[in-house]
Amino acid sequence: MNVSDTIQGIRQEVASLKKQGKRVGFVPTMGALHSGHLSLIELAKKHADEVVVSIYVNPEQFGPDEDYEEYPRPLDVDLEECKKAGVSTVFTPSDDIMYGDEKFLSIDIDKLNEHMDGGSRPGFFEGIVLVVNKFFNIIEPDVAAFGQKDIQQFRILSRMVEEFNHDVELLMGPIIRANDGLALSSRNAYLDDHQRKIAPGLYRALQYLKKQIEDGAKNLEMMLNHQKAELEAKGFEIDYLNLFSYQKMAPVKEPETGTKYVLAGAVYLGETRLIDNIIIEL
Ligand SMILES: Nc1ncnc2c1ncn2[C@@H]1O[C@H](COP(=O)(O)OP(=O)(O)OP(=O)(O)O)[C@@H](O)[C@H]1O
Ligand SMILES: CC(C)(CO)[C@@H](O)C(=O)[O-]
Ligand code: BAL
Repeated sequence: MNVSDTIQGIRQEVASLKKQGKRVGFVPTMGALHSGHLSLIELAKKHADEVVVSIYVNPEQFGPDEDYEEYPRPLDVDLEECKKAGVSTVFTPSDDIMYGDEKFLSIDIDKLNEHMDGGSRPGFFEGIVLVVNKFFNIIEPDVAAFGQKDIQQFRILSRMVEEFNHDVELLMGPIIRANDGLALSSRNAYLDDHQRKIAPGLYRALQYLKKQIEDGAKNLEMMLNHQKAELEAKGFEIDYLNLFSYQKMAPVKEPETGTKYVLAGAVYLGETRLIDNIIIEL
């Protein structure tokens, strides 16, 4: 397995794969790899001959009070996992390589960014669009895989690919969960024993709400408020818990049949922010 920390190095690696007629798949990550990441590598493998993984904790997508400094960076373990998973090349750039000294340009996002994580984390998706745009320009993958867990990220990046004319196909992998239903996340490592035990409560609330919505319950707002109160009573702090349209990533009051929705939540357990969602097609 090749590991490159320069733009020239990764470009050469990818050029040599392409010269051999290989289709290149790309999985961008922030490291601290878990089975969710590995499932995306497997997904990329199904659609490509060789897989490139990036491991980069992108400072541009963290707010000033967020966990950029504490974010786990077990690089040696991650490289071992990539090797075992049959990854061809890992890109591990430094901040200097990615951004240099001075940055003149930034990207604004007009739509899809107002609610959910876009509403709660100002600058978050601008930072993601910036770094993924750079990755796509550097690596020029044929396909790239992202997780449903970050569904708003997937929707915004799909628009980016369309509007910036990137010649890449985006794949969305399902959310990989622990046995008790908790969505795997690198940030789960921050949870203490008690928090970890109650953490699947978010997914349980989403599952309960999904059933109610699919059964045609009319009082969505009341049900959401009830679930929020139950989660709060257990020790969760709610950032949002709502039904959003898949198309607009905006809250919906009365779901209609024949439409795709995302039932999504973001909660805090102590300082740790957890997100999860379920896609609902009525
Ligand atoms: N449980 C999961 N199942 C499938 N894909 C996932 C899962 N968790 C994360 N991913 C995907 O892996 C890619 C890299 O995500 P990232 O490295 O930020 O991992 P993470 O576990 O989501 O970390 P964080 O705790 O920062 O949210 C993203 O496309 C993300 O959606
Ligand atoms: C896509 C990504 C690697 C960009 O930094 C990040 O947002 C993530 O891990 O989902
Ligand atoms: N997986 C999303 C990256 C972040 O929360 O910063």
